[in-house]
Amino acid sequence: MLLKIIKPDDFHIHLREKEILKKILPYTSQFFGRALVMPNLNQPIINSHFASVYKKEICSFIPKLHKFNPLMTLYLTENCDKKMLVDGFLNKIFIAAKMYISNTTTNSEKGIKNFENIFHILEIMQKIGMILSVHGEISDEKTDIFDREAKFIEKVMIPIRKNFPKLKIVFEHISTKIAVEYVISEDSLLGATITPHHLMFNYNDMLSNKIKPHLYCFPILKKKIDQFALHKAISGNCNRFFLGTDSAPHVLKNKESSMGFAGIFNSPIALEMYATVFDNLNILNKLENFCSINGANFYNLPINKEHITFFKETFYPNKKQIIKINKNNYLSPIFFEKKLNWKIKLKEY
Ligand SMILES: NC(=O)N[C@@H](CC(=O)O)C(=O)O
Ligand SMILES: [Zn+2]
Ligand SMILES: [Zn+2]
Repeated sequence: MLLKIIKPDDFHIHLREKEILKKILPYTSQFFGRALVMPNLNQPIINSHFASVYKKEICSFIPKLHKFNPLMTLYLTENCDKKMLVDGFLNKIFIAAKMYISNTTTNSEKGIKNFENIFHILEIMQKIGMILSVHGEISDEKTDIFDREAKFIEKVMIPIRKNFPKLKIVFEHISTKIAVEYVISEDSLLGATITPHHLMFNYNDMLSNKIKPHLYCFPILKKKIDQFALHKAISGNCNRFFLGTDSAPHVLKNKESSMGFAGIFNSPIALEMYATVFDNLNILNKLENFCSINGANFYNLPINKEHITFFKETFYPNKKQIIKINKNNYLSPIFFEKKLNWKIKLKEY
C-alpha cells in the first residue's frame, strides 16, 4: 500500500552549524521542501548579517540532488535594531523572528527578559506582516516545569495578542491541553507547530521503567491527557496546526550525561512517526494538510510541487544508531520500542 503526499515543509528545526550541520542536513533536505531554521546557535542569529552567513553555510552543505530551501529566522534580543529587522525581512533574508524568554531552553540566555521591552519591535512586525515565532514557555522559580507553557500563555501570549491583535504568531511545539484549547479558541492569526515526539510520547515513556535521555526535550513531555489533546488537535478541523519537528541534536556526551541536554534528534524518522500517529488515529486523510499545506498557507508560501511516497511497512526504530561527527563527537537519532507503520520511499538517483 502506498501513500503519496505533497512534499512537506518542516516549520521548526535546529540545523546547528559546521560539522554537525553538514552531517544532519541531508536527513532534512531529502524529505522536506523547506525548513524554518531556528536561530539559537551558540552565537545566536541576532542580525541579518549573521542570518545571511548562516544561510550560505547551510546552502553549501545541501547535497546536489536535493531540492531544498532553508528559511531563516532572526533571534530577537532587547537590543534588536528596527531598521535591520525591516530591511532583513523586506530583502527576504529571514521570514520570521523568534522570541525566547531568557533561560527557557538551549541558548536562550540572550533572549528577552521583559517582553514589554520589545513592544516597539512587535509593533513594526505587525505593520510589515512579519511572523513572530515563540518558544512558549516561561521558566521561573515559582513555576513547575509542567506549567511553563500555561504560564507563558497567561503572562506573555495573552498580553501580546491583546496589544498586537494583527500580529501573526506561531506558538511552537505545543505540548499541553491548555495550549491546544487556547490555539483553537483564537483567530486565524495564531498558528502552532506540533512535534512527532509530543504526539507519540508522554512523560511515562521517558521516565517509567528506565530513564530515556533521548526523549528529554523542552517543552518536557507531558501527561497522557495532554498527548490526547494534541491528537484531538490534528484530528479536528483547525487548519492552524502544522508540522514542526523541533529536531534538535546534541552530541552523545551531552545527551547521555549526568547533566543531559534537552533536545530530540528526530529528523531521520520524523515523517514516519507522524504518518504512524495519523494512521493509528485513523486520520491519514489529514496527514497531507498537516505536513504540506497548513504551514505553507500560514507563512504565505506556495505549496511545494513535488511529492513524497510512503509505503506500508512495520519496523521498530529500536536500535541506537551512531553518527560520527569527528573523533570525539557522535550523534544518535531518537530510538524507541514502539512500532512504526510507514516507511518513506527514498528517491533513487
Ligand atoms: N527543544 C529542545 O529541547 N531543545 C532545542 C531548543 C528548543 O526548541 O526549545 C535545542 O536547540 O536544543
Ligand atoms: Zn523551543
Ligand atoms: Zn526548537
